[in-house]
Amino acid sequence: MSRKIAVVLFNLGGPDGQDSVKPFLRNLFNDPAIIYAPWPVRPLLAWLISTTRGPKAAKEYAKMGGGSPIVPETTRQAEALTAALNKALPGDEIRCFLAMRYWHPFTHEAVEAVKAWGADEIVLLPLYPQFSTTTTASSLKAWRDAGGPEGRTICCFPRETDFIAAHAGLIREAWEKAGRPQNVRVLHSAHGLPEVTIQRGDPYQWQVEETVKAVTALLPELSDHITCFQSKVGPLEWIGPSTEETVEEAAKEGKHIILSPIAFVSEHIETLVELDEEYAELAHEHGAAGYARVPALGVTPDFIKALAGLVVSALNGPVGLKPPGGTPVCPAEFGRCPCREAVYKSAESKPEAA
Ligand SMILES: C=CC1=C(C)c2cc3[nH]c(cc4nc(cc5[nH]c(cc1n2)c(C)c5CCC(=O)O)C(CCC(=O)O)=C4C)c(C)c3C=C
Ligand SMILES: [Fe+2]
Ligand SMILES: [Fe+2]
Repeated sequence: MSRKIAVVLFNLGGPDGQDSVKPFLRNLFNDPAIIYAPWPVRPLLAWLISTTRGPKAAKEYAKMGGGSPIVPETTRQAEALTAALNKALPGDEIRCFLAMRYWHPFTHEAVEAVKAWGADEIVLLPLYPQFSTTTTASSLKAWRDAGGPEGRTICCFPRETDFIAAHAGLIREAWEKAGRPQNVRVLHSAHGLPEVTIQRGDPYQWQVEETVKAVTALLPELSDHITCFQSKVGPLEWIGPSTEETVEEAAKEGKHIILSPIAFVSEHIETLVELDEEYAELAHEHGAAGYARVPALGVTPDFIKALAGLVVSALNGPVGLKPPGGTPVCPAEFGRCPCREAVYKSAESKPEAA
């Protein structure tokens, strides 16, 4: 019998014009997953930060036509994924819905749309390959808080085979396009996080390293590599090394830099402004032999294949949170990752270490 399958794609969202930069930032900094301060300190801080940061951020969004390309990019991914799922699941009716965390289409709008459509099956697919409490968990909480029905939920996919092949393929293409230089260092740049978030058991940094290990294993000619973290915000200590210092160091060594955004699945302000403008300039200033930025995954066929595979495998598994392959991804010290929790729940026993 034909099923109506809703696939909900979660992402951060971004301002759709100059007027929405400040309210977007206010929503972001008012998220308790981002700023741990209690009410009413957090909303006050969110107002203060969005007011002071707004004008500079608006100028950067103006360079991209006024707003963020994240929704158009995610829409293209949704179309490509729908086409792939139509092939993989003939006879079923597939529809992808966008659920953005801090701007339209908001997660609560997606909940209404999915309910109105009357889906038989729901797959929740956060477009964050590496789980973080600040992204994946925050999005899934927004879904639940808005009355979103429980679905088959994909926790994270930091080592998924086609996802890894997509990254490796794009890095190799960038290297070939640059004329296959020899003196290369690959910089895998991920969005950073405050140290305190990791200390509380967030597995994001560990999962980013797992992705880098798997990608590097497919690129033996490009073994000189490093993982670094970008986009620091605020006065707290963030995990490092920073992408900025890593670019500078590689440039001073006269390296040909290949910079790959390893935790972003689409282009947006952090790739188009920070990586393409600020760090490209830094690399040239400090004498890099070259600087090539690897495109974000977008609709790269291997990436869409990865997403389709995750959806199909989630549909074959139990309702609830599902780590890829049904086995936990993270070691026990990362207690904030629900992939462990999900498996133990389904086994109806919890080992002491979890
Ligand atoms: C892996 C993905 C991301 C993590 C982890 C993450 C954590 C995180 N982000 C901020 C603050 C900002 N992020 C901003 C933009 C932004 N962040 C991500 C992804 C992750 N963030 C994306 C995809 C985007 C782009 C959105 C778009 O416009 O399309 C911004 C806004 C831009 C700016 O003013 O710099 C802020 C602010 C924190 C504090 C944080 C973890 C605590
Ligand atoms: Fe961010
Ligand atoms: Fe996990």
